Amino acid sequence: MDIIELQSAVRSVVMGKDTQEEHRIACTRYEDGRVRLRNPHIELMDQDILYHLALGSGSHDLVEMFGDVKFVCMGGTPKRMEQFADYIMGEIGHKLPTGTRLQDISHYSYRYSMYKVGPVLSISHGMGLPSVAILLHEVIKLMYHAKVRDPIFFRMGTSGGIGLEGGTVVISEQAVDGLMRSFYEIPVLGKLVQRPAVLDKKLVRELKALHHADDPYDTITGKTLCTSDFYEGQGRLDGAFCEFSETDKMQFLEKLHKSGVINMEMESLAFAALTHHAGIRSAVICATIVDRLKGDQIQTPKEVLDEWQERPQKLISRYIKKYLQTKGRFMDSYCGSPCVKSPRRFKLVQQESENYD
Ligand SMILES: O=P(O)(O)O[C@H]1O[C@H](CO)[C@@H](O)[C@H]1O
Ligand SMILES: O=c1cc[nH]c(=O)[nH]1
Repeated sequence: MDIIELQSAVRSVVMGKDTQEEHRIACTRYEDGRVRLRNPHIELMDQDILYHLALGSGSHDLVEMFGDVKFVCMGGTPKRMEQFADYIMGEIGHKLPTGTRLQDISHYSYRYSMYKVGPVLSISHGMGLPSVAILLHEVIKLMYHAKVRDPIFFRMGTSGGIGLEGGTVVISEQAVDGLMRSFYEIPVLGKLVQRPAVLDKKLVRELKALHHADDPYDTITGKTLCTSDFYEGQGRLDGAFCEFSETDKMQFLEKLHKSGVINMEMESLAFAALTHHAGIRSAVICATIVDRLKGDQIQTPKEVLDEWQERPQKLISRYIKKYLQTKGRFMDSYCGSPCVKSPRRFKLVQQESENYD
């Protein structure tokens, strides 16, 4: 056992596993909670162009534009994220200046859409791991340039459920790939790099606790399979190609189910891994839109799908409102590290949330 492992073992006994994780996350950031980049090159650059967001550190005052962000919410489609921005605006009582309306800040990238509602950013990430990974690189850099403190990232999505009624809300405890590995693997300079896909356990519990007894659907936690494909990768029989039988498919789904996987989608692995690598707390919340034990095609009417998609948004909105109502104390007392308990930072967090009362 080397010194780092020894320190880690001592910490996990003294602090408990959750607190140890919180400490690690806090220490990845600067002492005042700002996001720190694990890239020595960025600060040597004259300016940093966030190409796919149509923003840049030279062309925009990113601190002025984004310095008050606390929550970054992502989901697949521009429409969903525009609707969420509208919805959260009503929920937190944020007012736009008279005569203005919500603008897609990244409109001229023609890639992603981004809306800002007070402390909330609502951004579309497209489909699949590469799309969400590119966006995360740029949004994490945006957090750094804007000097955002302790942001929390959410993915609000749709997914295929395994043995779950359509419309069930799943909060992911862990993301795994098609080989049941819990890391995001990419080739870098000809070598495979693996980044652990870790989601914040405490955030999972806090979100689960915000389910209301009278919600007409279940909110459950479990493992999420993240694939690189919607068809063969998720064991569907209805793609353009299929070289396995229905029995093979069912065996695969049963095996997943036995190992605790309850839903499948296509972004959670990179979302968990890249936020974790940046020391950012994150959660993935998806509604199931089909029970894969019963079929492959999405046959549910559009209006019903739209209502199901709103369920993760409601849960996240409850979290954001609770956070803001308790003036930042709700979650920001989470770290045992003196760095994030500094009175100065706590005051800043308080001031920040007072702006949204
Ligand atoms: O509903 P969203 O968030 O777009 O995500 C899910 O839907 C897409 C497939 O239809 C994939 O991107 C999958 O992850
Ligand atoms: O089955 C599904 C449904 C939504 N998203 C997926 O990735 N798979």
